[in-house]
Amino acid sequence: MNDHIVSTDRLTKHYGGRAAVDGISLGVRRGEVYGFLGPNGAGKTTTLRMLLGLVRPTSGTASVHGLAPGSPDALRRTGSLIEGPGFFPYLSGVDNLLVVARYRGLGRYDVDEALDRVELTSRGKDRFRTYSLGMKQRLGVAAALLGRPDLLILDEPTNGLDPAGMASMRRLIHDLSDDGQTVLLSSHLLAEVQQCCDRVGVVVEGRLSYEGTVAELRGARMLEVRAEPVDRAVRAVKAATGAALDLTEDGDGRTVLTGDADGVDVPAAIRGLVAEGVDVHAVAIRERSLEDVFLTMTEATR
Ligand SMILES: Nc1ncnc2c1ncn2[C@@H]1O[C@H](COP(=O)(O)OP(=O)(O)OP(=O)(O)O)[C@@H](O)[C@H]1O
Repeated sequence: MNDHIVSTDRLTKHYGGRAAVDGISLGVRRGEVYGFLGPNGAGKTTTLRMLLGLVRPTSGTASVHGLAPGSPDALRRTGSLIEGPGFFPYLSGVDNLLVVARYRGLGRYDVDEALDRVELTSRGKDRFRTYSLGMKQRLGVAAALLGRPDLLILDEPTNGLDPAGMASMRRLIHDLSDDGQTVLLSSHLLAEVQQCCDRVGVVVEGRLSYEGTVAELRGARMLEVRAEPVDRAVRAVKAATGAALDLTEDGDGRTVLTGDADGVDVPAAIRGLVAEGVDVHAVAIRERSLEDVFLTMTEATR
């Protein structure tokens, strides 16, 4: 057996004539935080719902813990938070969790442990309606953690949270991951996925357009040179390092020389420019932001 805790093979869901999820094959490895990234309406929630057996695929297959999604054994080993937690506003956090725990054959010990895990113990006796949005969301994660599932599936866990709430949720996910918890989370926020996740799957209009690490997704690093006159700068860099720079324009219409930074001896390039008497304004190595990559990907499908 491979080390995938979740895997799908050409998983597809049609609503009417339209494919909400279109042939997605992905794999979540044991112990990793996997970010399922895509714009609104891309098909993330529908995919997660299929993994929980809440929606039946039109075609393709999925397996969770090597089992059919929605089977009792798969569900017992999976905690989930999909589309916001449903709790009773006038019950305390503890009592709300006890309702869920009893339903799953668990007890007070499990509730206390889960509350502690999400750092809500001190507010456990307060009514749910008095919680901040971030606390409500953390209580949702606590409910998902009841019974210590191997896998957590979280749909947009930071949606609607303020920056402090988001940071606290990210810390929680980090802590869970440090304890070896496998987490599959969806998000439309690149920065979040970049900070939280070991690997990402990017879904655009129902299709998986990328799966791998954030670093791989960003791809090669770029060398940027701002120097004048540009033709002499290009020649000087070529002579000193062998690197061929292209003339591009920045957002303000200024000329920038750019090229692949890998393997380029940058100090040698700078020495070459200076020796040639070129005015050097800036030399930088730029990583493509995840945002650039994401925009390129989503634009490509339009
Ligand atoms: N029950 C349904 N009936 C009909 N269409 C649906 C249903 N559920 C989802 N869809 C459609 O499928 C597409 C994908 O929706 P989905 O909720 O999976 O996307 P998402 O990536 O989770 O987006 P969001 O971040 O907005 O929740 C959308 O066009 C949506 O309108």
